[in-house]
Amino acid sequence: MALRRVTVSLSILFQTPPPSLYLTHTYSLTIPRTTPSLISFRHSSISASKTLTPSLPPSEKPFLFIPPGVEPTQINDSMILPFSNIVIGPYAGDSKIKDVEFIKSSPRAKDCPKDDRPEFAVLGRSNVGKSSLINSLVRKKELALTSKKPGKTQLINHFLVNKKWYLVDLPGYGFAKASEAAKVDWSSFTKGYFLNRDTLVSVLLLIDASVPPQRIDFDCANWLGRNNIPVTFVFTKCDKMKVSKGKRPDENIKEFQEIIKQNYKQHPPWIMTSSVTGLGRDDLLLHVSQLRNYWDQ
Ligand SMILES: Nc1nc2c(ncn2[C@@H]2O[C@H](COP(=O)(O)OP(=O)(O)OP(=O)(O)O)[C@@H](O)[C@H]2O)c(=O)[nH]1
Ligand SMILES: [Mg+2]
Repeated sequence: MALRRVTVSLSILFQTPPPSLYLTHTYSLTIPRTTPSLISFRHSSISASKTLTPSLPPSEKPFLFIPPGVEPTQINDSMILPFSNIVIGPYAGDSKIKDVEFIKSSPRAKDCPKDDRPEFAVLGRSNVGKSSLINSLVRKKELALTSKKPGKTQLINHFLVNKKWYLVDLPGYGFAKASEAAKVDWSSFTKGYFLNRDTLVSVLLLIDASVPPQRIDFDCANWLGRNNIPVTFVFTKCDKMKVSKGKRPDENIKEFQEIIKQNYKQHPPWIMTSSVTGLGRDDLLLHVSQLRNYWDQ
């Protein structure tokens, strides 16, 4: 059967938590030449575009992440990273990754590298995409081992970036289906690592945007908040667009934010990412650079 493919682009303004963003969704429309009644309509991609709002109304500013050195009254749209609530300030700097090396795997916090370099811990439910995000950030396919099966990462893995700072891959939490051997004792692990790691600049808490918000992620976010551990919400798998079943990533994210708003006085930074398309990669690194440079002072 002869097929003719037509591509249609739609621009949709989603009312995501501020800043409101335009997302361009591309749909491919396939029309069979002989039986036009068998037209198929499929979502094929999502691409980023800058916010089109000329300036943010003051009511939206409380939900932005405003870094040190920025006056709320100075903020304009060009300072906000796309697909995020993150304002970029004067501490943002060179965010290129020139080299990365695996340093060690540690079973407990006290076995972790002992030096003064700042670190960012990648945390989240098992299978959320922690190891994949690390590989995407450092542009190496198999630096951190990934798997479809939950429970792949079992130890605290330190990766040294540009000889200056660490990215830390952690075991996932909350996987009902994993074998006993693959489960981590989270109560002792969390106390040991998160509460005693003086060089921890921020947790990057990964949330799977392709599924509805999960109780266990709120519990984790709230535990970090109660213990004053800085956190950035990194939404993963934003490339997975489900048109026929379930909600879209931006809808799941909005739901997550609404609940988080009730528990945090100041909204933590958040950003949408995909390890498949690279969405948010450079922006997340820029955000990390401003946190790191401020910490380094
Ligand atoms: N579509 C899509 N799939 C992803 C993305 N990130 C990860 N995955 C897939 O999700 C699965 C789990 O990825 P991992 O990176 O191993 O997840 P993890 O959080 O490190 O898992 P544990 O180490 O078991 O806790 C793999 O099959 C990845 O290919 C993404 O951005 N988009
Ligand atoms: Mg992993």
